[in-house]
Amino acid sequence: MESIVPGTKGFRLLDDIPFACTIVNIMYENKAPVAWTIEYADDKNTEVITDFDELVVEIESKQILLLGDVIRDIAKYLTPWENATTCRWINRACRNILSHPQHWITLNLANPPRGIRISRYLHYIIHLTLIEDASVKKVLRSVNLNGLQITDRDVGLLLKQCPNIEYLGLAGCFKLSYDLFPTLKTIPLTLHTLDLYMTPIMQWEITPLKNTSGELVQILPSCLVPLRLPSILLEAAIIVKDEEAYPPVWFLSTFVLDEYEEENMWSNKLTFLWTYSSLPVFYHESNTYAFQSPQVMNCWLLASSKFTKNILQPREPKKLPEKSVDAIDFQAQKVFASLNELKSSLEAQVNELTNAVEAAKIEHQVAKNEYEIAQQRRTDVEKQVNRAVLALSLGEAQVEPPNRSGKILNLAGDDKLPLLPSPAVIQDISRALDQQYFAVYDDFLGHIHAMQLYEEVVYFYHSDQSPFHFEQGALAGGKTGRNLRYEMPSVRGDHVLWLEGTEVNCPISIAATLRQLDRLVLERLAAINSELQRCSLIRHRVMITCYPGQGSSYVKHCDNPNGNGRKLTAIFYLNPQWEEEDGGELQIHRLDHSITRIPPIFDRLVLFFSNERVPHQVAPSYAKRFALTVWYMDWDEYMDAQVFTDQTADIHERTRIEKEIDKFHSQSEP
Ligand SMILES: O=C(O)CCC(=O)C(=O)O
Ligand SMILES: [Fe+2]
Repeated sequence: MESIVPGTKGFRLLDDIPFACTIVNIMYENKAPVAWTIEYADDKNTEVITDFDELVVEIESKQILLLGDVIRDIAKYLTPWENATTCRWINRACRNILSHPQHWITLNLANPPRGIRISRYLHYIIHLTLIEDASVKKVLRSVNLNGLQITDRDVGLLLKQCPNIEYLGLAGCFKLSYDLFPTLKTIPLTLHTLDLYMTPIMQWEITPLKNTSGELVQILPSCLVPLRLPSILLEAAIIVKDEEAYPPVWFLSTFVLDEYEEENMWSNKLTFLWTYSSLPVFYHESNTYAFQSPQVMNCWLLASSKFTKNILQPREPKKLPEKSVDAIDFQAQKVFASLNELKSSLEAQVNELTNAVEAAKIEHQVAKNEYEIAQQRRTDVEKQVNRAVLALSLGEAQVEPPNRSGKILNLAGDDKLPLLPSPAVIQDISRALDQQYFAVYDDFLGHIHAMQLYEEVVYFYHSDQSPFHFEQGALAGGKTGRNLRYEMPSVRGDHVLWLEGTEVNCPISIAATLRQLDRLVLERLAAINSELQRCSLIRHRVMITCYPGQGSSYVKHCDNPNGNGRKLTAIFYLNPQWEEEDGGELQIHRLDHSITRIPPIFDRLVLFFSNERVPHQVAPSYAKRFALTVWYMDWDEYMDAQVFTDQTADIHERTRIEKEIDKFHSQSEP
């Protein structure tokens, strides 16, 4: 205040209106000024002022400071130390502004008295008029509000009103919340650094906060410092400023002090720490933070002065190394790349396996086809083998069908045989077969031949000396004739004798009759009948039957219900004294449901197709009824029936036959 001497120009603020004045006199008491006499410029009135703070002085450079107001208003909120230092800073800063207008002001404010609304306090300071039209808010670049009961709203307000703040220190401002960061994002910031040492912001993102220049705001976090500590726990957060790293590498060092430890021991530790950190350190005690000891206080002062020195120096806006972000990206990219690689390799594996599956499918199909072809070939070969075996057993010289149907053989002895029917009659027979599936031809052998045969047959039947013996006619036998056979006289009442015709003791009349039948059927009929023409016919051995009378019969049936190979049935009757009351007629069931009754009269030949087109039965016979039955087989069908009746088919057939037996039983029971 030495510069304030009589003659100094000044202003007096009355209701915030400055009135220009000049100091005309100063009264001293013990060398301290106690009263000023001033003269107003406009009305030349004089006034004695005893309150130094009311004085507005004009300093050499003609800039005006309201120092008294500043000191008075701020000082009451300051700690003694802050009072001392802060006022000095302001003072110094203001002077700097005067001489170097590009310089900026730092405010370091802390620990206002209780009950003071912080917003009013801030408001006052930042609107403090320093020079004509330059307010604090325009030159305020760095603010320390350490320890103030400041809220997010206050911070927001401050930053909004002071658009040039580059450094904001909020160490120990416990009312701040995690809302601070969303708030900051809504404000245009010039901030370079937000200092949050020891400020318990519980949640915040490391999401970069950018200022209006697009630079990342460096946040010096302390939110991770646990604050709820036992009373003797002392904490320090150490930031090691690594210019290369972002976010700043920082370390938290927590050490618990033994309650009985010498006080200066831990203060030594702190001093040690602070040389690296320049941090304020607070001692936790029932939720208030204060300096604990002179040593700590000294440390604080030391740290503060370092700190202050740092922040008072204008700094180049820090370019945050993007390298670290790159590093994170790089990591992420590495992970992505490895995942992509994995994906590709898995895809490749899937493709490989898919191809393998496809290839296997094709191979499977090829193998299946080959298997089927092989099976077919096996079946064909089997067929050949079986045919050969069968042909052998039948006395056939070859496996192929005996292609002799329709071929006139003119065998030795044929000339001794009876005359065959005329071609016209044979035509009639063929036509009858075509139209009604059966034909009747009488006087087939002629009386003499037929009688010879009859006598032989009767002899066989009655004589004990006969080399051949009749047996009960059997039923079924299935497609092959080898399956389940059974005898049931109520169903089939005849006695039968099977002969090849070539047996040593076989009478000539039988062989002759067979030859005569073959000449008719195989050589003549098969030559002109279109249905027979299509087959390779062979004759089966002969079946001589005798229905013994007493109502013996054969129920309605078909000779070839199942493709057993029988094509044409030929029955030659040998009953010379047949009377109507003897019954025993062959009854053919026609498709129109009518029944043709054919008495079994002597020398009568009946021909009919053996399959389901001609169901027939033998009516009860009351006299002995002899007949000779021959089946002409369709070679192919017969072979197939013999060769290709497999086991399963046999079992089915057997079941069917068993059912048939049951049915016959129920039919024949009275
Ligand atoms: O002798 C008959 O008239 C017919 C016999 C018969 O149908 C047969 O044995 O299958
Ligand atoms: Fe029959």
